Amino acid sequence: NAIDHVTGFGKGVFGDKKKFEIALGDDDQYLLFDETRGDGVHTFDAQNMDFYLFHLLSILLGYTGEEITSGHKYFNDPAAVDAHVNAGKVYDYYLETFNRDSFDGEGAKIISSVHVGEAWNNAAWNGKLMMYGDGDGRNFLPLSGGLDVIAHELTHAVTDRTAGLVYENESGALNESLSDIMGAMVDRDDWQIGEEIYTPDIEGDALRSMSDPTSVQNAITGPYPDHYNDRYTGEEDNGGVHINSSINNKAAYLVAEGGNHYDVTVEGIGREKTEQIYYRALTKYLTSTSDFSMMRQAAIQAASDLYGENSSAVEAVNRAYDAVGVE
Ligand SMILES: Cc1cccc(C(=O)O)c1OC(=O)C1CC1
Ligand SMILES: [Ca+2]
Ligand SMILES: [Zn+2]
Repeated sequence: NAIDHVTGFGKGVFGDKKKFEIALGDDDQYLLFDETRGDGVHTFDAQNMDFYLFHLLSILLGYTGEEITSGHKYFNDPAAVDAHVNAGKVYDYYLETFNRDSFDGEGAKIISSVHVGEAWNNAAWNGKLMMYGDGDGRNFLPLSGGLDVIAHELTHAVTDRTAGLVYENESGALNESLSDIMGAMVDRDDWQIGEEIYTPDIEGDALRSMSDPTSVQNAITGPYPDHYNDRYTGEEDNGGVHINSSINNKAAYLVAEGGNHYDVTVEGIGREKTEQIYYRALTKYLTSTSDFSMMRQAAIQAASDLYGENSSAVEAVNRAYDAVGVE
């Protein structure tokens, strides 16, 4: 029912003024529908419905939450404004960097639902749409305020449509790591994940760190590992998908930035080549049951395809996986 697109205005989670694409609905109300990207970037309000009920209604009935309308072009829902603007940025990143049109490569509509649950400290891609909690104000601010969070969630959708990495144990840790890698590539000025919306009262911390995983404590097992020998082998967190992801995150960081890690020196090749290597590995070589060793082979093959088998890129990939102890 969106018949045109116009420019909307609003403030994000951090009070920053933003302009974005909206559409005129059929009852002279404006909608948070961006009709300029693929088949649309549409943002809805779950109105604090219980997150599990919302998830079920979304999966079973295609429920998205309620349309967010405004009688004028100003929208005063910061979490919705950021979900909308950041989803557009991630759409643009995938199109401009990899020539991928939305998460399915064919312009699939990107649906975001904000205000899911009560003070829900989570964000998720549920197979159909992106769900964002408002956070409890202490552990998290509204999660759509983090650009790397949106890129992380939308990359879960890309992974589901490509490698399909099973969300447990090593394949699950790779699923998580690819989402963190693309999150850090879109939110390009740091190698931290979730830093903008995590623990507002604590400066400088993050949900996860790719540059130094051990600098952040995780709730389950303590420090995140930065070497394969320190991987988590328990049952929690689907076999540590948010824990062991840090091993591959460190490798990707070393490929891009270089460094010396456990006495292995890596010459970095920069973010531009690194994002191309991991995208190609994800979309051409990884499969649903790929493990860390197969991740190393996929990255070597991708780097070789793109930059030559004797390139500094292939050398950097080999050294980075040596450094984190992945054969
Ligand atoms: C906050 C949160 C909790 C549980 C799962 C995820 C998940 O999407 O895996 C999650 O979101 C993130 O990790 C994004 C990157 C900050
Ligand atoms: Ca970040
Ligand atoms: Zn994730």
